[in-house]
Amino acid sequence: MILGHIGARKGSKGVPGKNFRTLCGKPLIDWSLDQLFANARVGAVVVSTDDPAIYAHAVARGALDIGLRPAELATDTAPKWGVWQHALAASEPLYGPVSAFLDLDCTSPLRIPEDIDGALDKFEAEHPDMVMSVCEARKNPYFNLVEPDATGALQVSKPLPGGVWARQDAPVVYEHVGVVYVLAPAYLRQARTIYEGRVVPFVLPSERCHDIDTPYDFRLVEFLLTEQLNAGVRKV
Ligand SMILES: CC(=O)N[C@H]1[C@H]([C@H](O)[C@H](O)CO)O[C@](O)(C(=O)O)C[C@@H]1O
Repeated sequence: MILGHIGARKGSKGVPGKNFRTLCGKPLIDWSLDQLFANARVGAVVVSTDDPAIYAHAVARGALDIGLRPAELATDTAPKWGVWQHALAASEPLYGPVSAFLDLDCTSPLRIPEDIDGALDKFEAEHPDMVMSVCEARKNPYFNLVEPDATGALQVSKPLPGGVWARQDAPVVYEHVGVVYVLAPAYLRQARTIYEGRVVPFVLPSERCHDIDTPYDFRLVEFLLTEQLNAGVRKV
């Protein structure tokens, strides 16, 4: 059984009330929740939250009743790994053994259903420990990401011998994006951090890879989502 998971913390410093804020006519979380409920491969859905309103909303829609997220996992600095581990451990007694743990980040509402199926297909075909959505990085640390050295002078972040003088010559670097993750339950139970095992990239077009972390991101995603809806790329 594939368990679909969404993590939705109450407090967001960047965009207050973010996960429940209306985006193009429905709460941000519903863009992801609707995709989990609409996917026939997903056997059960669970929402991990410390927000009673989000929790009541999710359970009323059919999400598993695992209780509110423990306070120690609801801080600004709690890694997502522990949240995922808790959600898996709390769900299995209610629903039975899980064959894949599918996470959608509600801050990435530009994903389309094909992105979820593509990540699941890759997981089922290659049996990695984890599939992680990425897009080609918009800036590259071998070429046009720079940082100040001890004297305050700018240097390329990851210099190569001889330098890299054209974007096309720089090694490929990806951005980690929260569009979709698929994890092997055994790996999630036993590892302590994300990258201990074999984590493989699922490469998506950057136009669907914008996480909402700031009010500016919210406006940008609203614009891009409206474009998707108008172009018929998605129905809901
Ligand atoms: C699996 C994981 O590590 N998720 C982390 C994500 C991703 O790094 C980001 O969405 C990728 O773009 O970032 C946060 O939401 C953040 O911005 O504070 C914290 C969260 O724990």
